[in-house]
Amino acid sequence: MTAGTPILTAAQMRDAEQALFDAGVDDYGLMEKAGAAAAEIIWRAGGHRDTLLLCGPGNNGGDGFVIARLLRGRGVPVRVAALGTSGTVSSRRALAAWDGPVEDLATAAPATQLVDALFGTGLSRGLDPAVAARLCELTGAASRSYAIDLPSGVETDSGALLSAVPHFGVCIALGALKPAHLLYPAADYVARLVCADIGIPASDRVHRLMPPRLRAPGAADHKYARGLVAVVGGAMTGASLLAAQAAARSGAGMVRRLAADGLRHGADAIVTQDAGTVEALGCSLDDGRLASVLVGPGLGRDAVARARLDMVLGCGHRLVLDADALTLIGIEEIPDGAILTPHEGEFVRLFGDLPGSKIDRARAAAARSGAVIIYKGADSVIAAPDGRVAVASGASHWLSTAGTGDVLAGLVAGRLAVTGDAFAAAGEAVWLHGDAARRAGAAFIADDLLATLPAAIAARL
Ligand SMILES: NC(=O)C1=CN([C@@H]2O[C@H](COP(=O)(O)OP(=O)(O)OC[C@H]3O[C@@H](n4cnc5c(N)ncnc54)[C@H](O)[C@@H]3O)[C@@H](O)[C@H]2O)[C@@H](O)CC1
Ligand SMILES: [K+]
Repeated sequence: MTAGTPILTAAQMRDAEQALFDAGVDDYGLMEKAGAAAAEIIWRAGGHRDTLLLCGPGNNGGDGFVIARLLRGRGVPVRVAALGTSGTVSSRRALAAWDGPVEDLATAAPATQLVDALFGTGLSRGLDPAVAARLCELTGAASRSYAIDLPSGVETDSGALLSAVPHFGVCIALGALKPAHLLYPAADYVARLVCADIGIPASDRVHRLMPPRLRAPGAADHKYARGLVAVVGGAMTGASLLAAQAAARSGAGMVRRLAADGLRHGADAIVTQDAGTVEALGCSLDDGRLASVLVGPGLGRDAVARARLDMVLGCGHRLVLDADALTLIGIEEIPDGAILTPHEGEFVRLFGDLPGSKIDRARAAAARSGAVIIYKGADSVIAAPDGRVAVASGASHWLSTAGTGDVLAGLVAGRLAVTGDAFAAAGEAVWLHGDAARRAGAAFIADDLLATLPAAIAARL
């Protein structure tokens, strides 16, 4: 999987900064660098628009004083309103270098541009209600708004809102993304996210999901070389049909639907095998050419479904477990190397109420189960047992409709058959699913994603 922008927690960010300082980087120099990067972004977008900087008592506020000074140096009419007394060495230095007046946050008048440098990664509790209300009021009154590093009031590591947070036009993340930039609810409060490079070394563990690079078939490829997928059917035909059709459009070479009902619907390219009995299912799975097997969509939850799941769990192929399979299975039964696609309810049922952020929970579940976890939602977190994590955020909210999970599961199985790499396949599938939804526009149904998938794939070749 292509590595995207790194995501660091508040503590990891402090460690990374400390490592730079230990290596001889100047503390205040880093603040100047961060402030300069943010000022450049604001200047390019806003030019000479009048600007109000809100500066807090810590280093986030210090960034704000640097930004104010640099914008004013370019002729921007800038005012500064401060909250509390600058308490860090660097922020005091940044304040001293600002040679304009400092207004009271409680009485400052609004401006066309609002820059929130109240709190960043050091926020430890919600803002005082009067301060949060002032932030919302001044941000709402501005036609352009910027959050420096983070919107003040969001919890860096979890994306929770600790107090009322206004909607910002742009958030300028400093040095690395933080979980709150991608996790909900915080992610909903920023329309556009940019990350300014200030020389923080990249971590190789947790990233934002990047657009994948896919490979087109070569001259020597044939349907089995490109990956044979089996989709196990069950009580509800539609779900396995959707999944099979998505797998067939994932780049895999061939898809078989191992149907419980013997009915042949869907694309003619999909082979329907009559696997209504557990024995027949076993025979169908007894094929060394199978590169992946998907079970769960439309499987059912009764004893028959359980028997079909048992047969799949014992088949020895690479597995994708979705939907009903996630309700039927226990953690100890999950085969190493499988891919699981739980939404919130399925995740909690399977792994319990794990502590920490969605990233922490996904990572713990992957380590515990030995499987790649796609913890689905408006923010989807993909975690591997070795600790790698990719976070996809900003998926179309129109995806919250019946059957889109079946399409995703089919895509995951398809990409797993193509690549044989569970973590990469999970990332590719989540990306393609999101892009297919973007292309489908508004009010689509899950079937419509099947039509937009080929274009989503073509865009990544
Ligand atoms: N260390 C550095 O030189 C750099 C720091 N950077 C900036 O520094 C920020 C982190 O700075 P800090 O660690 O100083 O933290 P913050 O500036 O986010 O704020 C911490 C201060 O606010 C207080 N506080 C926390 N929650 C509060 C609340 N609800 N109400 C009132 N006071 C509250 C804390 O006790 C502390 O004094 C980053 O987000 C980033 O903007 C960047 O400029 C990169 C360089
Ligand atoms: K801020």
